[in-house]
Amino acid sequence: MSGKLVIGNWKMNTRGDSARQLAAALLADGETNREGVGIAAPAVYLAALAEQLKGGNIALSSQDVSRFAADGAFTGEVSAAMLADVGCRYALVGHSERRQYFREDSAALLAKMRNAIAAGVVPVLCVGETLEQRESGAYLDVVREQLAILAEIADGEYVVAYEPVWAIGTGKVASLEQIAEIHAFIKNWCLQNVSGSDKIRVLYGGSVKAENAEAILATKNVGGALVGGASLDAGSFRVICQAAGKMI
Ligand SMILES: O=C(CO)COP(=O)(O)O
Repeated sequence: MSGKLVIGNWKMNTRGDSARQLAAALLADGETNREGVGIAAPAVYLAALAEQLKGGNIALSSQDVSRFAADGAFTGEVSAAMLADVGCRYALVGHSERRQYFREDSAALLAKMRNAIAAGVVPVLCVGETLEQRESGAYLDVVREQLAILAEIADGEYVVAYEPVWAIGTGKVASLEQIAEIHAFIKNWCLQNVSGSDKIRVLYGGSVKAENAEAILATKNVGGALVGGASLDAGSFRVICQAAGKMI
C-alpha cells in the first residue's frame, strides 16, 4: 500500500450499537471507506465489525494481541490466530496505555509482534516517551530502547507508531519540529538496524485532530496517523482521512 495510513483507535469506548453506527458512517463516506484507513476496535466487537465491513475498504485492527501463540489455558487472552480468523489486518502492540497499566515489557512485546506476523496480521508497534523522559532529555534513548525488539525480527511486515505519552488524550500535540526530529530518528534507527526498513511506515499519534492533521501528515517521515479521541467522531475522522488521502 502506498500513501498514508490512518488508524482510528477506539480504545475502551463504544457499545455494539454505537460501534455499528460509527462503522456505518465511515462506510458510507468515500473519504473513510478506502484503502489506507483502519479502525482498531474493542476485541468483543471485532467479529461483528468484520462482517459489517465486508465488501468495503476499511481495514480492521485489534488493540492488542496475546503473547501466547498456541491455543490453550490462557484465560482472557485473544490470540493472533483468532484475530486473523475474524479478519483483522492489523494489531496494535505495546500501546503506552498497555505498557503503563499492564506492565508489558520488551519480551512480551517481541512475542506479540512475532505471533501477529506469523498469523498474517500486521503489528503496529507503539513507542513513545513520558513527559518526564521528554523533559529530562532522555527521550531518544527511551524510544531507541523500545525499538530494539525490531532488530530481533528476521522478516515480516510491521508498522511503527510514535506516540508521545504526554500528547495522548491531553490536547497537547507535539510540535512539528519535535515530530520531524523523532520520526527522522526512528527512520534512521530502522535503516541501521532492521532489514527492509525502507518500507517501514511510521505513524504519529497523540492529539491528532481535524485541525492539525494536515500539517502533521505533511511532516517529513510521517507515514500516517494513529488517532484516538477524534476517531470516535465520524466527522472529525473524515477530515483527518481526507487530509491523508490528498498526500501520496
Ligand atoms: O493513543 C492514541 C492513539 O492510539 C492517541 O490518542 P488521542 O488522539 O486521543 O490523543
